[in-house]
Amino acid sequence: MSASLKLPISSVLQGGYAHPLSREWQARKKIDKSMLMYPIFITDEPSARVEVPSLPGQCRWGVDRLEEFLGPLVKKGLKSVILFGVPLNCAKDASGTPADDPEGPVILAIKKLRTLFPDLYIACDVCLCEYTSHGHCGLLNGDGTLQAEPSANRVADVALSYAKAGAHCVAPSDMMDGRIRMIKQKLLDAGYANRCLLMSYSAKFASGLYGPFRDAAGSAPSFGDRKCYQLPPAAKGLARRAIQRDMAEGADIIMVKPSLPYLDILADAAQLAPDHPLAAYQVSGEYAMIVAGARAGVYDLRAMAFETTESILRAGATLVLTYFTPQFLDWLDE
Ligand SMILES: NCC(=O)CCC(=O)O
Ligand SMILES: [Zn+2]
Ligand SMILES: [Zn+2]
Repeated sequence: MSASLKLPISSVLQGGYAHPLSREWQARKKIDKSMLMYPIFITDEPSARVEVPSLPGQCRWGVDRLEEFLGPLVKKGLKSVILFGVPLNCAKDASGTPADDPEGPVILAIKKLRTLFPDLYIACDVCLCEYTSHGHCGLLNGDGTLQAEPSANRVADVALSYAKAGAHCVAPSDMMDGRIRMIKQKLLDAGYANRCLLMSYSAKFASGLYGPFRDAAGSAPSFGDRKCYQLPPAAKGLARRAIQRDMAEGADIIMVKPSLPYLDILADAAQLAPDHPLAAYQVSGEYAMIVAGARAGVYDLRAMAFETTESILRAGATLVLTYFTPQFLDWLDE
């Protein structure tokens, strides 16, 4: 070989990842069980275990079935869950009254889980859409526009009720302006701010990827859409402002949602909020797409679950909300 065809030293990278172990060393962060938060659906039929067709492998569970559902997962190392209420038998109204019903599924589940699994970290999604007659995430005026402050105030009352029931974390997903400040203030006034974490869905985009969730939770809006409160998909600047605002208002964790189409936003959040844990929500439509692609033979399910989750960590997340959590608990032990 002539000397001119020799690679310069700086061109050679492959020696650095030639071995399976040296390939592992190339990750700044590896998936571990403590980073995974499992979204679960709790219905108001105490004995229910109903599969959600659009979310293969996921069910709506009644409070009486939580031990059977989560016991085996806790044994395998499940560290945290985030609860979504699915009220099927309640009277929904314009202000989402059932959201903080003391006998509603979320409050009953918090109490039950705290007793059953004292080491499990319990986060609660906070929103009104599962409980309002119109299916929107806030309170509306007669013409369908949002009532800004009353919405944030109502969401904050619901958050406080979950904190009082024993939630370790409240996570408002409603996207009402000012709700982080209002929740923090109410937690503070009631003496919960020092023991309940506030995780903000700060950059939640008006995405087409929430369909299976709305199917699971029965939370599709009865008219219109959520574009006046969830962020426009192309809005990088707005997302950055929402992240900065929520930090200033007292969020303890910042979230970006969905995950894969918004990895640049996640990377921005990591740069804007270097001192906060950063969560990413791999949402229902992402999960359903990954499962569907694997079923169609496009790729191996496990490999794609790892690839997408590692991408989310690479972009800057330190916490991932994913429906793959139960499978990761097995995969990470293999
Ligand atoms: N607040 C939760 C959602 O809006 C949807 C999540 C999902 O699609 O998994
Ligand atoms: Zn909502
Ligand atoms: Zn939501």
